[in-house]
Order: sequence, then C-alpha cells, then structure tokens
Amino acid sequence: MDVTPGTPDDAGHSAASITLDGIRKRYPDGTEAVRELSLEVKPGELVVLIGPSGCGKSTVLRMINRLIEPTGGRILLGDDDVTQVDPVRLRRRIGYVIQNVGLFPHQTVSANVATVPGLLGWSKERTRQRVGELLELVGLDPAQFGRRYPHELSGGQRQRVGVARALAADPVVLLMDEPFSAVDPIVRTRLQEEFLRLQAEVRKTIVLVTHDLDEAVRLGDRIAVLSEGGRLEQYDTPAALLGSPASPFVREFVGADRGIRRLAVTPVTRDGLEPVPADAADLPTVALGSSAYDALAVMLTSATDHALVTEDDRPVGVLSRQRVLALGRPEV
Ligand SMILES: Nc1ncnc2c1ncn2[C@@H]1O[C@H](COP(=O)(O)OP(=O)(O)OP(=O)(O)O)[C@@H](O)[C@H]1O
Repeated sequence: MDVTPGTPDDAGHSAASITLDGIRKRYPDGTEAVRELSLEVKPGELVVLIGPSGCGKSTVLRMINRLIEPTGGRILLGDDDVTQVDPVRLRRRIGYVIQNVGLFPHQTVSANVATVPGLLGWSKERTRQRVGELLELVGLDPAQFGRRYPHELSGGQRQRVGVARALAADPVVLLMDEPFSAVDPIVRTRLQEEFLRLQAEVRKTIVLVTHDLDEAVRLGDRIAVLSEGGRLEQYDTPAALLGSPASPFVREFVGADRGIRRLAVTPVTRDGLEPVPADAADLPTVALGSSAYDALAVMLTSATDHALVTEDDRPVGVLSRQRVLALGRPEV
C-alpha cells in the first residue's frame, strides 16, 4: 500500500491530514510515555507539540513515521493507517528534520538533499533539478553551496539544508523535532521567519516539537500542550491558548507574560478605533493587520498614547494605548 497524498490545491500543493486516534506507547521497561492521545492535524496545517521535558513529545512525533512503534491506537495519514504501510516506504513520504540536522558528513550538500530522490530511483537529471530548486527555496545558492560539505557551513545553513533534504521528495507530511534549537537566538528568529515564508509557499502538513513557547506562538497554526504521559491539556490557536488557558497546568505553562505574547499574535483591526483627529500627522503609524505588539512598540518609541492605523497608506482610525493593553488582557 502506498501513502496517498491529499488532493493538491489550486497551487498544486499536496498535503495529508494526520489523525492520531487513541495512540499509546509503553516502552519495554514499563515507562508509559504516551498513555492515550487523540489529535487531528488538517492538511497544510502547522501544529506545534509543546510541554515539559519527558512528557512524550518526541515519542509522539516518532510514532507518526514509525521510528517508534505504537503499542496501541491508530495513526492515519489521510485515510491510510500508517501501521499498514511498509515503514521504509512510509519514511520516504514523510520528511523528518531533527535538532543538529543529522546531515551525512562525508557527502556534499547536493548529495545530502538528493538522498530520498536517490532511494526512490529518480533520474539524475530530475534529481539535479529538484536539488537546485530546493536549495534556492531555502535561500542557498546551489552553485555556491551544492558542492560544500556540512562542516563548511554555518549552523543556520546546515539547518536549511536539513529542511531542503526533508522536502526533497515532496513529502505529504513534515515532522520536525526541535529543528531550530541548535542555533543562536538571532539566527533562530531569522530561520523561523524564513521557515514561515517557506511554509506559505509549500503548505505542508507539519508537526513540530519545541520547548520554546515563543517559537510555538510564532510558528503554530495550532498548539498542542502536553503534560506527562502525553496527556493533551489544550489544543488551540496561539491566541486562544494565551487568552484562555484551559487548565491551571496550561496557565502556569504559558506563564505570567502571556499578555505580551498574546499581543504578538493579535492583529490590529478596525474594532475599537477612534476617529482620526485633525493633528493626526504627528502620530506614529501602524498598518491595519500589524500585531498589537508592534502597535505598542511604535507608541513606546515615539512616547505617545496613540497610533494612526493605516490601510494602503490611508488613515482608517486611531488606536489608543488603552485599547492595545485591553487586547493583551487575558479573558480568564
Ligand atoms: N527507549 C526508551 N525506553 C524507556 N523509556 C523511554 C525511552 N525513550 C523515552 N523514554 C521515556 O519516555 C518518556 C517520554 O520521552 P520523550 O523523549 O518522548 O519526551 P519529550 O517530551 O520529547 O522530552 P524532551 O522534551 O526532554 O525531549 C520519558 O519519560 C522518557 O524517559
């Protein structure tokens, strides 16, 4: 049996849904890493798994591509049960990116990216073309980087090669385990931004594991907060998670500064804007749809309590600092 990709959308993207249906993992020594977890990821959605160390995040991720065999429950990619698929073939249809990338050190960047196409028996020409495309997609010039070896790259460049390699055979699903944690915070933020742009282009179904709540909030369409034993505490959009934590565990996990984090994921809309005054030219401006966090930042920078909200450079209203602070206030 093959793993059927989802229906390509208008742009030709294919991505499969992932359904975890009561999955369990008990290791041979008796550790119950995942007691029972059910979760659905829609085609093209980026879902982040987050939770304290040892709660079972990596175990969940590795059960999806059967690097770890579940001891119970079902995992579906689209309509196909992954336990019915040959694991080696399955893994060729699922991209996998891990911390420190795991590139083959004695192979060039091009050869690393060409690994899965090679296993799938693609022609040299098709593979060469695909490798070139992918390196460009992740922001590396194929002529400059294709012949280098992994040790001749920076950490951030290696990470990009890891992403290119995972995307090589156009997988239906991408699994990422702490993909950005091995690089310093500045490179990390840049990689995250690039990765979001890339995802907007390729629209894969992605499950990403992280320890970092800011990363989860920045990248996730939805975030699954897990506690010990792979228990699902909450599965929600970043704004809903920060605005209405479902349990004391989640409230503590998202922390006291969740108001600030919430501002970063709350867009400035027309709601609650005040009329534009005659002296609006003195006000700092912020575009409609920017984050409330950015709006607050321009007010703080220009030491004012108001910002002019614009759309296509035309003023649509005035946003007050009080209104911004109200947007960050938790609902509970
Ligand atoms: N091979 C194994 N044998 C026995 N127990 C294991 C094995 N692998 C993991 N575990 C245990 O299963 C639990 C879940 O581990 P897992 O690596 O999935 O957690 P995690 O949430 O990814 O942790 P971290 O954030 O620290 O990477 C832990 O208690 C861990 O000690």
